[in-house]
Amino acid sequence: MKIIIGSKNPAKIKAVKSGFSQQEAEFVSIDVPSGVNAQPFSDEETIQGAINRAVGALNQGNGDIGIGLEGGVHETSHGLLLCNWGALATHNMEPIIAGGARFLLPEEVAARLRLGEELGPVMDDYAKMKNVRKHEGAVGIFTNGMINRIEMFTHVTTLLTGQYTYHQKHLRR
Ligand SMILES: O=P(O)(O)OP(=O)(O)OP(=O)(O)OC[C@H]1O[C@@H](n2cnc3c(O)ncnc32)[C@H](O)[C@@H]1O
Ligand SMILES: [Mg+2]
Repeated sequence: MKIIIGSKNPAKIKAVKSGFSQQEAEFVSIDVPSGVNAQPFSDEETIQGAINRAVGALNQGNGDIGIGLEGGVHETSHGLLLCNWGALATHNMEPIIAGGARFLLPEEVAARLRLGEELGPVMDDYAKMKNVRKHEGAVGIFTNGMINRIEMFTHVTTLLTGQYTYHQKHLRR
């Protein structure tokens, strides 16, 4: 089985590899466009980014499964939520989607995103670190290291592979 990951971000690549650790698989990672804003601003847009990456990866990488993982934010009456979505695409079914961690961003960070900045550089600035998005992620910073971006996206990938195997067993037509 050849699995194409639609990103070169090492946190996402590690997450997909550990999410598929039960299967015998070959992994290829390619940078595919998300087709949405660099900073998606709703669940809907973040989901669409994940799907576009999964389908793009599957087609460009000539594989059996394409995986897209996308980080975004979602405005609520409580404040700005960080949201995370994943999609799994194959050649013979509609993409499967699954969501990951959601939590409120501090107002100081949220305000900068509303003014048009991207979370990646804002997090580096806020945490006084480099490449937060490739390592612990915002989730790692704001959970005091209890859950990092790799673990969070591993959970999303496992939700995808679990639904995929269920689909293969019960829903395949
Ligand atoms: O190379 P790609 O795959 O694009 O990886 P990315 O880190 O840019 O991740 P996304 O495009 O999925 O995320 C959209 C934006 O939100 C940022 N972002 C999302 N989740 C984050 C996190 O947990 N920590 C830091 N930045 C995050 C990210 O850097 C982008 O600016
Ligand atoms: Mg990005």
